[in-house]
Amino acid sequence: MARLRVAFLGPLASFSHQAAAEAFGKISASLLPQLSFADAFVALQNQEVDYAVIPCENSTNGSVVQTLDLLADRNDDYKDVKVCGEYYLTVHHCLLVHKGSYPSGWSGYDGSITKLYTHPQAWGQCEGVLSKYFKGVERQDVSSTSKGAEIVAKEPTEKSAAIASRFAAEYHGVDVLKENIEDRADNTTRFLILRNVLAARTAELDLGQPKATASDEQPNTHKTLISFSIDHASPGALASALLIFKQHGLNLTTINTRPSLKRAWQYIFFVECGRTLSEENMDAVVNALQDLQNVTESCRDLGTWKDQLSAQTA
Ligand SMILES: O=C(O)C(=O)C[C@]1(C(=O)O)C=C[C@@H](O)C=C1
Repeated sequence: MARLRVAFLGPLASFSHQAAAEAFGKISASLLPQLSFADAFVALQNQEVDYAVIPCENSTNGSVVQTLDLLADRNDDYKDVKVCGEYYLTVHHCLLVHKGSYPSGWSGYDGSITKLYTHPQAWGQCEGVLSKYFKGVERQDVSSTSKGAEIVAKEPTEKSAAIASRFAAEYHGVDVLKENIEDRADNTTRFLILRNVLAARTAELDLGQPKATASDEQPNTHKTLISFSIDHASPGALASALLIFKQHGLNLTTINTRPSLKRAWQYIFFVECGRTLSEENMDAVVNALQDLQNVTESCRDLGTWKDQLSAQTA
């Protein structure tokens, strides 16, 4: 079989690269950097890649709304893309500066940095250091943390810094001025592993797809992501939709919303639910979706995959 192709947000040395390398570490896969999350979705829908590894949530800063907007798929651009796995990456951020620009390091730092670069998700993970030492300093969003490090590497005269990983510092040849600048030591980003459901070869790889466990095996906990929209004018429409999850033994774990972009103040709901797989509940998701069709305007199964947190504690 030809090598599997895995898309991630580039350039090389982004956190997404790290997550893709670790998640597919045991498999011989080609890791392919993309300019944006949208480019990764397009490549996956067009079957130019087999998988995409995309951040969806951070333990400090919450949901990655760009990813939710792509999963919302308002124009049916990514109708064959589904979640088939997840990967948790501990994220340690560093403050990176042009090589040699601060020879005495953080202890001799004189407050002269005038511009900071990073991915929008990273600001909210480092607010403590930013508000203490970089109050009023211009912040520029860039396409990834690694892109920020690349810019700083190319700007010899600017007093700029990037927030990115140590791995990015080594890759782009910049200095680490201060490390572990994240607010919480347990700062973790959850990545979704996406596949194109029409690509037969991705169905063969076991990333934790649902199957009944033999009686001597540890029971598997699986997560499912479902999106739906409702008639907001109908009292109880949301309550009726959520009740269906309970009726099918699907334990709600998170609910996210994004604007429907059809009418103001109307939403697409993303519900994640879990179940411990058994022969009896193998069809729970199919049945729940059937019932959801009666109480929602639209609903979509965005995939089922093995819960990696419960797999660690089992
Ligand atoms: O910018 C990167 O390096 C990414 O891979 C993106 C991303 C994200 O969007 O959450 C990944 C992990 C960190 O939370 C910060 C940024």
